[in-house]
Amino acid sequence: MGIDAGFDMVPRLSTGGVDIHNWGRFIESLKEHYKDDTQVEIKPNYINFKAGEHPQLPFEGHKFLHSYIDTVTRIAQAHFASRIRCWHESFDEFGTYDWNEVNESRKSYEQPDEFETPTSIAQLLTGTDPIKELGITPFEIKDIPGKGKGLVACFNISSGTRILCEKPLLIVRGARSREELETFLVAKLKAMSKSSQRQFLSLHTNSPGKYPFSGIFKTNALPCGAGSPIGAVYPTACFINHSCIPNAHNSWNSNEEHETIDAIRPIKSGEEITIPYDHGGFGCTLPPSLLQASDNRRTQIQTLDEAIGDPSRIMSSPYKSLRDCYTLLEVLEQEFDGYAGALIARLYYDAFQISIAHGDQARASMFAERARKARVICEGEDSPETLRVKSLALKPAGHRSFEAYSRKWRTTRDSVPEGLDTVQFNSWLFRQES
Ligand SMILES: C[S@@+](CC[C@H](N)C(=O)[O-])C[C@H]1O[C@@H](n2cnc3c(N)ncnc32)[C@H](O)[C@@H]1O
Repeated sequence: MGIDAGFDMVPRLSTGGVDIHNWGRFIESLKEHYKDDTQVEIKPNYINFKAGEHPQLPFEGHKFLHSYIDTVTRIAQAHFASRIRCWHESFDEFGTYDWNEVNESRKSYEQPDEFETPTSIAQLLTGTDPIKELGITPFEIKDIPGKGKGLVACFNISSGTRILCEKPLLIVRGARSREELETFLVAKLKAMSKSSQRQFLSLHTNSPGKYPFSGIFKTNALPCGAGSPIGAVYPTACFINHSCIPNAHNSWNSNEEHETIDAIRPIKSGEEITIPYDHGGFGCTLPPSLLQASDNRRTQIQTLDEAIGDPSRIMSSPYKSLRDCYTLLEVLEQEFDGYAGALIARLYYDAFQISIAHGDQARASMFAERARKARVICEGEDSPETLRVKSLALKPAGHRSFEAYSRKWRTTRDSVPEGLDTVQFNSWLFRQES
């Protein structure tokens, strides 16, 4: 056959909502990756690689058996983790499925299956929630040694998948003394349904005793927005434990008044789902050999973050501020293995602000677009912050700081250079040549 390597999907992809959603994201990543490559043809129902034996990838994932490209394998691994089984004939490894099956499945790529209309796939790809719509719960609540209960993935979850979306059982606004909080919660609980009361009372408390309800609240409340004094308690999200290297991101959607939990890196079946608590108080449980390097990086992240946020420096030394953004990007990638989630989105938004304050619409638009992509992974298309940065990518001059500090970097939005490779583009974007 002339083909000596590839990967298979084991178990095979199904026609279920989560597999459709995850395969769709994978196909979108490939389209983006190869958008300027004339050897890669986007056909109506599949991608054709005009190399070797013209391997193809169908848009309907359940038809997929094989592909033969290293890069595709790496991108697939980022989306499907342990479900990707690689093989290479020169190492005496062979595909899981026989060639008859492979050829049969390839024939089916041309004709889309009727029950998966392009609209339904498009809907799944634009941020609606297949897990919620199809009633699929990708986790179970289990006992976790040393942590009480926690959420554990029931199957492989790809990065960007919405794991959970929940309305609060109750919300508490503003700071209160312990006594005031207890009185407030007693009144709230009385007004709640029996099942909501039961859900609240079944949550863990670290401080039973004189103020039992505020003990439950303080143990479980998640802030409604980063650093917000408003806190809310949820029936399921409150079972998610903390990690300093989390695999999920929690976000309060103020438009919808619900909390979303999205995977920010591929999560393997059986792995615990974790989020970063704002004021966790939990140290990192890395082995000592890795902990020192991690602590150093976290100190560097904090120092860079403070320097980048300094408005007088953005005004007087914007080149330095942008250089710090680039350094921070590298340190974040290292510390979080390339999955820094919302921290990356925030960093790109900082770079947007630096650029737009000096009138550079071209770079500002690119930074806003990168911020949007990072937000989509952690909060979905529907989050207010995703929508805000999306509109800034389209119209950067609409930001309140447009030319607030100077016009010395003035560019138009359409003056983004073309034909640069990734390194050259980043060098242009972060003004490293200057
Ligand atoms: C919101 S609850 C999380 C669910 C909780 N484990 C349970 O059993 O209901 C927060 C509490 O879980 C425990 N917890 C969360 N993350 C932890 C971690 N990484 N290590 C140990 N305990 C943790 C702590 O007792 C914390 O106050």
